[in-house]
Amino acid sequence: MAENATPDIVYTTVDEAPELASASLLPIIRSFAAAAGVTVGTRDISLAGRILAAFADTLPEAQRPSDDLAWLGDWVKTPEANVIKLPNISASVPQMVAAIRELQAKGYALPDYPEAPATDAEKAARAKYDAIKGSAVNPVLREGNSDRRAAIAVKKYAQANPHRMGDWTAESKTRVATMKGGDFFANEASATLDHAATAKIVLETAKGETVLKEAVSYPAGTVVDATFMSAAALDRFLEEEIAATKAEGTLFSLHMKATMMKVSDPIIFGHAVRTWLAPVFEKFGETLAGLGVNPNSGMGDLLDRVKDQPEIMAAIEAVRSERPPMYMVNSDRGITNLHVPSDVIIDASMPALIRAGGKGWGPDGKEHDTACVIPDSSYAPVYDETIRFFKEHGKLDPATAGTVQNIGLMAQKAEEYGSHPTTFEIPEDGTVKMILEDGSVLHSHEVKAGDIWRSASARKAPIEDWVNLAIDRQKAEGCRAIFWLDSSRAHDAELIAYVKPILEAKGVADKFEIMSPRDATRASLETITKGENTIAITGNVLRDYLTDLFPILELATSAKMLSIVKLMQGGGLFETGAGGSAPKHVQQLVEENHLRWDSLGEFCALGESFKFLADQRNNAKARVLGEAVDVATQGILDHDRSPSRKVGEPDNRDSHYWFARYWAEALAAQDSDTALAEHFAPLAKALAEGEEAILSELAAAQGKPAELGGYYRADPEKVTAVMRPSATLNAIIG
Ligand SMILES: NC(=O)C1=CN([C@@H]2O[C@H](COP(=O)(O)OP(=O)(O)OC[C@H]3O[C@@H](n4cnc5c(N)ncnc54)[C@H](OP(=O)(O)O)[C@@H]3O)[C@@H](O)[C@H]2O)C=CC1
Ligand SMILES: O=C(O)CCC(=O)C(=O)O
Ligand SMILES: [Mg+2]
Repeated sequence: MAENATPDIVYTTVDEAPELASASLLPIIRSFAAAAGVTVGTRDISLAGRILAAFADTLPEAQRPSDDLAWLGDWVKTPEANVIKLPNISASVPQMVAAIRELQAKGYALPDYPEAPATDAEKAARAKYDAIKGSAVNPVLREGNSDRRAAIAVKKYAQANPHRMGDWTAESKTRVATMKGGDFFANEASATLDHAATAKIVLETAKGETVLKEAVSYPAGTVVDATFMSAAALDRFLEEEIAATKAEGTLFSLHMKATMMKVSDPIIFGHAVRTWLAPVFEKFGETLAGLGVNPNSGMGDLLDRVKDQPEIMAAIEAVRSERPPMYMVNSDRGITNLHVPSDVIIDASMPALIRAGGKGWGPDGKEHDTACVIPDSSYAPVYDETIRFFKEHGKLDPATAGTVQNIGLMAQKAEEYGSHPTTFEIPEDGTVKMILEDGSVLHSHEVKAGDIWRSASARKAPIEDWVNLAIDRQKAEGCRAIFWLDSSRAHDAELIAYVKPILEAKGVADKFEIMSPRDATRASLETITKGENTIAITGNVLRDYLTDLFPILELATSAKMLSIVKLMQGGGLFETGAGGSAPKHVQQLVEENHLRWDSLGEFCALGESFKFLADQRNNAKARVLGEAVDVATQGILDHDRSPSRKVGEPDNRDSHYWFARYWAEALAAQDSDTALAEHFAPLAKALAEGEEAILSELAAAQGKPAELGGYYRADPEKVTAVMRPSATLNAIIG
């Protein structure tokens, strides 16, 4: 919940593993920062916090939270903003339902999630929940473009301590399957507006005109796209790929992003569930509908609703014996690829599979070659080319590989990730038109019922800022720099028309290449295989995909990335890592009180945030803190103090002890601020002297189940007890 005064730095309250880590790390950060007069506040962007904020008006005073996301959304548009943003849940419907149930059980009178809203009250509740669904935080906070890279120390550490990677062979049957037509890529139209405009989106059918969206406003210079995915082409493709997978004897897997593409991709996911279970839907369609089955929510929800219907369960079993084996999210728990839409997130799932040498987990708990079905072909070539490259050359060697950094166009809901309010599942055959206020038709598509039509846009100021950021980064790095833009794709052609003149005007056109995603993938892999570095300058979706793909290949995880968002109004947003909230880590903590979450991303973000504060407010003490954080982070790497994956070995809490110690030692050792040095000298000494006691108290906590008092809204006292089990350390930190 929001504190009143605006702090110097906001550290976000989130969900799952990173939030558990915060219970241990944040007290250390606050205590150290306070010594330098720097305040670190919190704002709650957790799923539970956002749900409560949305229904604040209906909750009694004592339960009423502030709307912290709205507050942050305003703050990031000011030059004062300085936010350390940890990953939060981008909720699928099943996660949302679980969070609502937990909050209801905790005494919050929230309405149920209305699956099929009928009354006005249900429709209003559904609209509020839908606004929270999916990736609802990042687009609000990201008022700037993205700069993600491995800090030099992190990259050097990865080269000196290369992670294990599965072998790739030319014989691997793993492949990417993507649509050859009828998809978003094939149907895309794009135009740059030479004046500010307002567009109405309508569907014209035999019966007349339906307004899908009344008025969308665009400033001059906006690149406006429109496209659609043909439902018939999608279903045909899915059927063919299920059959092809069966013939090849590989695992069937679907990869998309239902969280960020929260309107279009759950529908695509639903098509896959329906196609997979086609015989069941044909025979029991009405019963399933009566039971409230919505394929978009996944097989897990479906199975839950039909578990007492033996006939349907038998039909599902019969289908399973006919189908190829499915790629599993968790084979121990029987969670398949099609269980929950949010479980398979392409940015994490494809790199993990590629890192494993093209292997996915099958229902038998063993690794197998896998058919990777990525319906839309806009970005599938990146994974296809990566797989082809490794089949030809063998796996990447992280000991010698260079690095791929990313500069991503992201600000102001750029591109597909901002398209949700203008995405529609078409109710009837007809023509979708985007009509400007002067009556001219900007884009027009013939569509059929069930097609998924969407419009995305990218504004001029963010595009120019992105190109300039790329110029700055290339100058700083002096390495190869490639704009991943396909001149044959409608949207990319409009962006190229922005990029080229800026590069020429600045006299740096010779420093940059422009290549299609497929060619850029190959060029980048060739570059890093030679031990050299390159910058991938991409749109928003590829920003997301590549900042997991390359870090996972180079460093084993994207959690260690530096992720800076230079806010366009002058503030700073420091994201921690490039990964998510690692639900599996919470499971492990609850079962055996071991948290394998690595806070290196938090350490990197913290150092940047303090140094930014120093520049922004001319605060010399903040600089001393920030530089000492960097020394501590280096210490964590040099001495191998990152968490282990195994119970009984040092975990997240141990790494925080070491971080505090190295940080205190660095502050005590520096000579630019003697008051700080004097303050931290006894603290460093106490931490060193307490080492044995602290480590044994931390070790003693592990090995038995941990009680958190909740999942989406854990009990803060219980979490503190679990995450701060060392009385000795707690006494020193205060
Ligand atoms: N910026 C944001 O807010 C983001 C949020 N998300 C959200 O996070 C949730 C989970 O997403 P998911 O796709 O499972 O991806 P995650 O990145 O959470 O997890 C994938 C795997 O990556 C590894 N991992 C990630 N972070 C760390 C870390 N700090 N330390 C050690 N290992 C790490 C873990 O591997 P292992 O299990 O092998 O230890 C983990 O299981 C979803 O709700 C998603 O929407 C996702 C991406 C970004
Ligand atoms: O907002 C989200 O759901 C995920 C964000 C993400 O994966 C990223 O930015 O890398
Ligand atoms: Mg991502």
